[in-house]
Amino acid sequence: MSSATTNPRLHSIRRLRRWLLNRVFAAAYTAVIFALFCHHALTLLQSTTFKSFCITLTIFVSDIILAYMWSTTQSFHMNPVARQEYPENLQILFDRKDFPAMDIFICTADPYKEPPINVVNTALSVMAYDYPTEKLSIYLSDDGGSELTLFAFMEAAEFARIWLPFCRENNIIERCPDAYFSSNYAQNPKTLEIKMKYDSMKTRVETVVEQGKVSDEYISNEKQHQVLIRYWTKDFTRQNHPSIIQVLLVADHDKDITGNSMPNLVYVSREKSKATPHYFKAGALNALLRVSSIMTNAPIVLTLDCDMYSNDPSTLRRVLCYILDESSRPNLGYIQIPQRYHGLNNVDIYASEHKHLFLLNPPGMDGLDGPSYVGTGCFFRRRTFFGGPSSLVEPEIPELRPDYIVKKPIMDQEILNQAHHVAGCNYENLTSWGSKIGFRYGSLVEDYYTGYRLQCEGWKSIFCDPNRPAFLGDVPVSLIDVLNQNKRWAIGLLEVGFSKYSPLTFGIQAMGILMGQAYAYYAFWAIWSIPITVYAFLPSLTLLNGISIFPKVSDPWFLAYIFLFLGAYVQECLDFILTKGTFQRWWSDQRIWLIRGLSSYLFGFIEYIAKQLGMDTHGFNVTSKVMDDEQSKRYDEGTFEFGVESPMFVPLAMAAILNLMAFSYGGIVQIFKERNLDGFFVQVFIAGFGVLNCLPIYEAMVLRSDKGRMPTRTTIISTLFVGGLCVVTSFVLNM
Ligand SMILES: O=c1ccn([C@@H]2O[C@H](COP(=O)(O)OP(=O)(O)O[C@H]3O[C@H](CO)[C@@H](O)[C@H](O)[C@H]3O)[C@@H](O)[C@H]2O)c(=O)[nH]1
Ligand SMILES: [Mn+2]
Repeated sequence: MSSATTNPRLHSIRRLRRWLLNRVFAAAYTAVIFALFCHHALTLLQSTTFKSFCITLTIFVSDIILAYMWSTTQSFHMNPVARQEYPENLQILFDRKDFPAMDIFICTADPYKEPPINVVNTALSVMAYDYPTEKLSIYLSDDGGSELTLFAFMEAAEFARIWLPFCRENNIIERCPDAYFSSNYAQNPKTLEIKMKYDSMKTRVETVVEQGKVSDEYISNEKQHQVLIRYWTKDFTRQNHPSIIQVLLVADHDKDITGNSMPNLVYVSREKSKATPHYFKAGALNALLRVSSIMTNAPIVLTLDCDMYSNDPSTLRRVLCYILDESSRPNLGYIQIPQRYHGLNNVDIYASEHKHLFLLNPPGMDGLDGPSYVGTGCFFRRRTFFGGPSSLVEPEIPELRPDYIVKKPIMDQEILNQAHHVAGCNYENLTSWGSKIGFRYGSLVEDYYTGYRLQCEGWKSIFCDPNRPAFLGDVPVSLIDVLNQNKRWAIGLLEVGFSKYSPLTFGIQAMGILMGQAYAYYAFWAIWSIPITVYAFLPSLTLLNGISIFPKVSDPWFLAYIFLFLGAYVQECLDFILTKGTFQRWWSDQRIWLIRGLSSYLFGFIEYIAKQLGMDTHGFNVTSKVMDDEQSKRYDEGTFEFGVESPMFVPLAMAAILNLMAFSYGGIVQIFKERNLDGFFVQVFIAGFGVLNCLPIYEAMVLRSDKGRMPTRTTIISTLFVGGLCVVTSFVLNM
């Protein structure tokens, strides 16, 4: 090969221009924060009554938390970078036969929350990657242990034989059948024939799911029949069943209708027993790591959630630009592609895009040691799971070593036996799986935790964000699903934040202050709930009682508040809009942050404490990917979905009612009667800002009559609570 300088490049990196401005701004902001803290401290010392002491202290503590959380976000602003890949240059430098093999893992856990036909669509989309098929193996992990899912995959294996050549011959971009047939596709006899076959498969799968079992008329051959009766016996439950491994397609053996090789397709449902912890998705992925080691042991592993279908057939070649170039990043452990979603409504009411998490923060981390792992769309080197770059942790059996070369065909009885063995629920007893090997246990956010631990071990990562989204997933369409998902994350993150591996201590030591802070930003998400709750209630309650708690407009400290508030909001807003965002979506994003502060983060915090005290809490509640028609219609219109009763709605409704009272009544009294806007401006402003954010809540409480409105009982309970709170505070404050 000629020298590196004359070779066409495979990728490039550049620093985003905003870095310098970010640093200057951070310095100014820090100075004002410290000034404000001095002011708070002085006020605290000078407070004349116990009451004013308590109020100042509460605000001081809230501001310390806000300031700390702000400081953690600075890691994302110091050195943001953008990368670009040039997959078109691959063929100049490499032969397709030099491409590495890839094992693709897809996880599913519940056929009723994650419809098998959608899982099948995801699988078909990745089986059809533009990549040497014989080098691809798709492993499906079914934690639901469902015959419905296995049946769907048996059907998919057959449909794939016509779908894959069809995509290849016609250069189709949308290789997820459902996405393709919902797009503006060319209607000709060939496509119509394929659509008919797809629809017939879809109907069969959906009918079987509706019936809840695979009845005989749907079983097309004796082999299927044997498999289904062998495993799904009377005693079979999803928490208690033997391991099931079904090889549905074999690369060297199965051919598509044009005679080309098919990728391997393997269905795996690991053994489950009520007596053994299964560690949710992390456990499922570890089982897949082992089963795939035994069967194919590809050096590259892609993890995918079942709803994340491939939206671009060239993605594997894109990541090869980094994988095949050793110089791209020394000790490269994984390449993370952001989660993107289809079907978001225009203003993205629940901020499901998670722009900070998936799009804004990763470039910042990429300019340091690399982005965190977000659970799906991530390409790992298999070696990464076995100890740091310079110290291999030996697995129990040589076949699991990342460099082991599989010598037998995938269907060989010995291979199958061993695969069953490593998928056993007691296999991990007394091993390093989950602690030093594989995906890490101990947190409900196994993705964040695993990526974090791998980076602490010295692995680096790359953020790859192609213009055309590489994967597209489903978003929850009801507020309660959004909040529950965020609550699960908040709990899982706290589990890491307060563990012996806390980013604040262990993380900073292992990776330095900026990376440690970046991980701490996530770990302590839930503590946003403290300042948000304080600012949602305290200014309003005191305003109603005629107590001024912030500097007057004429006071120079007022300017400090203005600078801190506007500074943070304007910077956020600019970053958001400059990263392909809109003002409306930014508004939704900051609004949902406040909403989460009063619900997911608050309840996550409480549930975390309960869990530490040994109380039984929920495990990994899988987010539903099924849509009720009415609900999705309301979602598409941009209407908030309350509908169900949940304690999480109570603080939200309370804050809405209280801020409205304070803004209207308190505002009127102070401005027009007492003529004291000067002293109460900040409080009136905060209440007004609260009201503005709560508009959808008022609508849901009084104006709407559809099923998604706020349940009347929640409204009544919240009103009573607000009444009680007002009585108590007016008693305490006027003592
Ligand atoms: O016991 C379980 C629970 C879940 N899953 C799978 O895990 C994936 C993610 O679950 P989902 O309910 O969709 O969770 P989300 O909150 O949407 O997922 C985000 O957060 C998770 C961590 O909480 C990460 O694992 C995901 O990758 C990330 O997208 C799905 O494919 C599930 O089938 C399992 O395989 N086994
Ligand atoms: Mn999901």
